[in-house]
Amino acid sequence: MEVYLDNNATTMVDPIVFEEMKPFFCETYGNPNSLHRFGAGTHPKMMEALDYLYTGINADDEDDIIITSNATESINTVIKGVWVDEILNGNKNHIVTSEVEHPAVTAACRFLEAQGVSVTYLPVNENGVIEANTVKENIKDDTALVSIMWANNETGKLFPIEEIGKICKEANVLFHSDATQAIGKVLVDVQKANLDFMSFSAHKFHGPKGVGGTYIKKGVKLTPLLHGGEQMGGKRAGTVDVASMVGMGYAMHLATNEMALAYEDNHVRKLRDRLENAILELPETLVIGGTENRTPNTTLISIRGVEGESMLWDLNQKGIGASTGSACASEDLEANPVMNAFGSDSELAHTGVRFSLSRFNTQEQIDYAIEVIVNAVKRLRNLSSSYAYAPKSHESGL
Ligand SMILES: Cc1ncc(COP(=O)(O)O)c(CNc2co[nH]c2=O)c1O
Repeated sequence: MEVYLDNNATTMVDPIVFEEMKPFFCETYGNPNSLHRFGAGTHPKMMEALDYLYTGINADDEDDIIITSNATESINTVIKGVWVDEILNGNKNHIVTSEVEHPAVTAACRFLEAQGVSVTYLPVNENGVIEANTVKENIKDDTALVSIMWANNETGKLFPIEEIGKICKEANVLFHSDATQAIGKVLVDVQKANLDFMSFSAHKFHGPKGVGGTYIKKGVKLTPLLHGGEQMGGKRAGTVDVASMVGMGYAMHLATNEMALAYEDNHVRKLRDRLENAILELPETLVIGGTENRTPNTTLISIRGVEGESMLWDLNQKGIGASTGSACASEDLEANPVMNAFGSDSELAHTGVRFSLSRFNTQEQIDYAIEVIVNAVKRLRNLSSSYAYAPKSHESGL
């Protein structure tokens, strides 16, 4: 049996989404900027896709959503655009973000630091969350941007975006959230969150890889990252990948409607809890960041005495796909920065395994995964020279 439990890395394209995309390869294949019928034929479904995107994040009709290639491009567009507008051509020189952002945020910020910008990387609290007051305490007169993720990709922890949005509005500071791991898992409302910018990626909610979006609140200036043709009103040059844009719009429609979010919060959460609770019955295991206030599909579990990479190999041999953290960093065996951010000791930081589920997982799959995981832990702990578990009288030894 094959069981895919790495949906925070990427998801399967929903077959319904794939059907919506197909016509735009060999039938309605014109360039949307061409004036003839072959180009104009793409417009109805592109407009429908935009409608789905606006509805999915509750954007106002006058706001902008530009189509990008992924969340990384969207994030760079915001951070570097604000750098140009508010720092190079303004009187600001400070950005507030967090230690546990995705590398797309932290690497873009480190690039700006190399250009002389001051960046504050806020630590998470003992529950793995950035506190709104900590953001407030670190906003200065020359703060150009606050950028805090909506949900953490490793732990699933949800951050107080609406509170932070109020703080930024009162302080008149631009606010961006990387919502890549939130869309399709929890309700994302850009207006309630007082966001000026938001980034997202279709392949995290059963859309195609290679397409994402940047939300820009009406009236907020943002210098483009890419210059060239007049696509997206000059806000993102380059011919739009029509099939992917249509796919992202439909995936947003399927993932963010009321029934879909209820399914995530019930069915997917129940499967995640079933898997998590079975692993927590093993001695010396713990959920990094705790079990409260998380996306319903994610668990990051430390299994003492079991190297995360060794566990992944065992699981892969049995048809199960999981991860120790972001795929973009998987090759790097350095301790997981998120684990480190929680102040976990170095051994703990190397023993995290992330399981991230989706609406396509079944109870049969989860029960199979539990059996494989428990057996893998027994095998690996027995092999470990450094792990010696002395069971208390009421515990069965492993
Ligand atoms: C919070 C967050 N932001 C941005 C990105 C980048 O998205 P992309 O540009 O579409 O690649 C990711 C991808 N996160 C992961 C990729 O693999 N495992 C992960 O956790 C993410 O989780």
